[in-house]
Amino acid sequence: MSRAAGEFTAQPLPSWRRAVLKVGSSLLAGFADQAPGSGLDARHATGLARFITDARAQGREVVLVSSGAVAAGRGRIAAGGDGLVLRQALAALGQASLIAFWQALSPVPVAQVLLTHDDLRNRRRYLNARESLHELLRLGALPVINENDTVAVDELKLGDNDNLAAAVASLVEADLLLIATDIGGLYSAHPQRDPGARPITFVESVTPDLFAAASGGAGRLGTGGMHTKLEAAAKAASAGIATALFCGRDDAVVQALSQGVLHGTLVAGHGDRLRARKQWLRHAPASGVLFVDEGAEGALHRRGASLLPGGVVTVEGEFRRGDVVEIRAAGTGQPLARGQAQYNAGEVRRIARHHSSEIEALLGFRYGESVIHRDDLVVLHAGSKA
Ligand SMILES: Nc1ncnc2c1ncn2[C@@H]1O[C@H](COP(=O)(O)OP(=O)(O)O)[C@@H](O)[C@H]1O
Ligand SMILES: N[C@@H](CCC(=O)OP(=O)(O)O)C(=O)O
Repeated sequence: MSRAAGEFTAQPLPSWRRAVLKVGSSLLAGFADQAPGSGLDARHATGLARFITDARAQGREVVLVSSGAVAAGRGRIAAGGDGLVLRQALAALGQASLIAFWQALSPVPVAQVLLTHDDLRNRRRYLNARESLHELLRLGALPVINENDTVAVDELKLGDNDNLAAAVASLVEADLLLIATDIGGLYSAHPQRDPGARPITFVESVTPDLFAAASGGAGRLGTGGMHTKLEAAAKAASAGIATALFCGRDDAVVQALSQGVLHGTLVAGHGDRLRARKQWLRHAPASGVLFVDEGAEGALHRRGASLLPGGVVTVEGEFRRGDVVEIRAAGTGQPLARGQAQYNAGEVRRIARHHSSEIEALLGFRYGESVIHRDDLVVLHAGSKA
């Protein structure tokens, strides 16, 4: 039995400036009337691509996380079965078609980004991915992300694109995670198996009984069903990001999103995104200490400025780019702030006391003008613990 998106009453979509939109295989392939072996089908993707274009026209940014490589691969080569290695091969066969598919629907250049769990766990690669994505957005491109299926197995794998989308939402500091799927939203039980299943329009926090309701498994093409969508929503929520689950097969639902109206399930974010990140910075273990002069101390405290190399007097410990470090006053040793270093300890030693314009000459490269960017920094006020 099919359940209509109309069961989900309209509610305002939280205001957003940057969103991650996740589109599942169920929206791109596997329709009953689709020609066998035809790969991807644009019937629903067209509306989703229009939503992205409308959002851009409204001055917003969208990062797309798209499944469908395996389905596209099946359209290119006749292969039965569903083993892991076969799926990896099919993903490799289909990935280029998947990108070409989105490019055909997008007025702006699309950029392929393939990620694994390992890339996001490794701080240096995490920062590199973050910077590349920010640069792509700045250039006006549409990043289209998928898991790098050919290399990702077991512990390397995020496992499903719902969880990948949540990780990407944190990575690019999105305000909203949009998950388009083939059903109206979250139901209190498996909607195709339990006629008594009720639509759930708002979730304040993701609880174990919600996971139990969503444990019924995925559709024919999908990987994780509602369970992984809830996992993703819970991860996004803990980073302060709200998640909207909606039916990407319903054109009216997709169009309403552009008007700021959601017919689907909204999972609230906990607190605000920036607060969640600053909270993390406050408590993450520090790998080193930067002692700074009074000029830098004043700039951090009065203006919430970035920490520039000129203000760094000495460096204690060994840390890598992306590690959390403590900032202390060189004179008194008092903890002033904590943040994620843009350069490793050896590099900071070399650029300390120098003007930002000299970084490139000193190191032969440059990640940015600051040692710690103000977005990656939390100032500790007198009396707060380091
Ligand atoms: N409680 C639930 N509410 C909504 N859908 C559920 C629930 N439990 C299981 N599902 C299944 O999850 C499917 C969506 O997940 P999935 O097939 O993985 O799609 P996608 O390809 O979009 O990721 C639905 O079509 C439905 O069959
Ligand atoms: N990386 C795989 C998709 C894995 C996945 O999570 O699929 P889905 O549940 O449809 O979002 C592919 O591109 O086919």
